[in-house]
Amino acid sequence: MSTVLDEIIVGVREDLAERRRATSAPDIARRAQEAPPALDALAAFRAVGPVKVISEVKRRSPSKGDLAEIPDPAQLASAYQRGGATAISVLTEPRRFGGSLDDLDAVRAAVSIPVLRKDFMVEHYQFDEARAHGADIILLIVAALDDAQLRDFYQHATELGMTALVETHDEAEIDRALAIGAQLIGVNARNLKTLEVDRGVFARLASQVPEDRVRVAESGIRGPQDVADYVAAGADAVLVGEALVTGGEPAAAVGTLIKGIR
Ligand SMILES: O=C(O)c1ccccc1NCC(=O)[C@H](O)[C@H](O)COP(=O)(O)O
Repeated sequence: MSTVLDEIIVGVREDLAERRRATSAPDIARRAQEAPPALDALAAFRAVGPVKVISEVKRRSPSKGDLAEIPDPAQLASAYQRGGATAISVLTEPRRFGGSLDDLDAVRAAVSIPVLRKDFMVEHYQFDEARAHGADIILLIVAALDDAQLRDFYQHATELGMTALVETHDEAEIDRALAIGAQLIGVNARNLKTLEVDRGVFARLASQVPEDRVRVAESGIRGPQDVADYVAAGADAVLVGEALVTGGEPAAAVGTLIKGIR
């Protein structure tokens, strides 16, 4: 039986085939090489200081439907940066999340901090595309990739100068992330096959990730108490979407998560 993740990837592949007809693979690879160098995201996450927040530009989702209109993603991302975000996550998948590469361009132009292209990466083309559009970080979802793809994509992202956020959801996926040498490891509270959210997953898995890696707790964060709980369980960074796009003034919302004001 196909899962939510499988269904998303069917659409991702269809859209990708269309973009490839408009811009050839050699062309996008050339544009990736010509782009200004990627920012050092790992250095940003490893800097001394409070918990790092990756703030997401998220219009809608398979689990929650419409979340926010976001007519001006550049303005939202600038506010996130003002509020103290360490990086901006831009969902570029159009069908289920209402995102686009135009959003990535707009955010890249608006902020000076690392930008994550958050999408479902299944072909080299998307990595070149991410770099060509200014991404510094890309997402590798372990559940969506076999070991050969994981290793190959990790290497390709690294060769392009980008940092891979390697996303896991269980013990076996952490082992697979560690086997490719992942430095930035996400633990998603959301099971992408069923959409169930279990904030306890991070606390269960965190000790399996060596302390020299950057541990990112992803999804389901409702406010400062959840961030504090994740930090207590070993998180260096959190990735937050819904709570920020629905939480009122975005700069203040990010600041509240970092400072723990209730
Ligand atoms: O958000 C979803 O419903 C979703 C469903 C299937 C695949 C991915 C999905 N979300 C992508 C994300 O990783 C989240 O947007 C991100 O972690 C932030 O989550 P949240 O703070 O819960 O909005």
